[in-house]
Amino acid sequence: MKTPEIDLPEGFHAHFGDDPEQVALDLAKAVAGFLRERLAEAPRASLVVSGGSTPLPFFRALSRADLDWRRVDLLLADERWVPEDDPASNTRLVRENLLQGHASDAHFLSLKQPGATPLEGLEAVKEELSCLTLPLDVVILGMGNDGHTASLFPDAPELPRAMDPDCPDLVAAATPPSQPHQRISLTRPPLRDARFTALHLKGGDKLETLRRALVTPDDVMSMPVRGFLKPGLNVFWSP
Ligand SMILES: O=C(O)[C@H](O)[C@@H](O)[C@H](O)[C@H](O)COP(=O)(O)O
Repeated sequence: MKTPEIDLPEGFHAHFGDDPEQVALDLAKAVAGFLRERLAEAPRASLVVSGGSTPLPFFRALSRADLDWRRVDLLLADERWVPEDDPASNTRLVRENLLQGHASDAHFLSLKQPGATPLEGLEAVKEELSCLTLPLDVVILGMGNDGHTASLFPDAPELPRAMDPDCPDLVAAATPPSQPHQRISLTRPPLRDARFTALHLKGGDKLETLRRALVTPDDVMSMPVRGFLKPGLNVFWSP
C-alpha cells in the first residue's frame, strides 16, 4: 500500500497498514504489551475502549491476549443509553467480542446503569466507576466524520462542560440532537490524560477528517477529537 500522505505532528506515532485485520492485530498487541507492563508495576490496570464498528477485529484479537485479565478494569469510553440487548448497545459489542477467551476474566465496569435517561443514571454510573484510579492506563478512541470521539459530539448541549480542560466530572450525560439515542460519555480530562492513547480509524474518509482536525487543532468545540490530538498519540489506520 502507498502510505497515505498525511503530516502527523511531531511526536505522533503512525501505525498505518493496508489490511484492517493486521492493523487491528497490531493495536491488540500494543495494548496487551502495555497492559502487561502496567500489571508488572501496579496492582491493577485500566482499559477504556470505544464502540462503533471499527473496533470489532481489535476486540477479538485482544480477547486472545494472555495476561492477568482479573487485574484489568475494562470500561467503554461512552455508551448509548439503550438496553444491553439493543443492537445499538456498545456494551453488547464488548460482551460479545472482547469479554471472551482470556479477556473474559476482566472486571467490566458498565456505563449503562438503571435510569430512564443517562442523567437519571449518572450517579449510579459514577458509583460504578468509583473504583478507578486516574490517570487511566489505556484509552482507545474512535472518531466520527463530524469530529466526535467517544460521545463528545459537536452538537451536544453538554459539550462545553464535558470538553472543559479542567472538567471536574469523570463522566457526563450527552444528548446530541444529531443522534438517535441519548448517550453517556467519559469527559475530556480522563480520556486526554491516559498513559497510552490510540486513535483507531478505518477508511479514507476518516483520514481526511483527521487531516481537517489537524489544520486548526485548537477549535475543539467544532471537532472534539481535536482535544486528544497531542504528542504521544498512536494513530492506527487502515483503508
Ligand atoms: O458509541 C460510539 O459511536 C463510539 O464510541 C464512537 O465514538 C465511535 O468510536 C465513532 O462513532 C466511530 O464509529 P465507527 O467505528 O462505527 O466508525
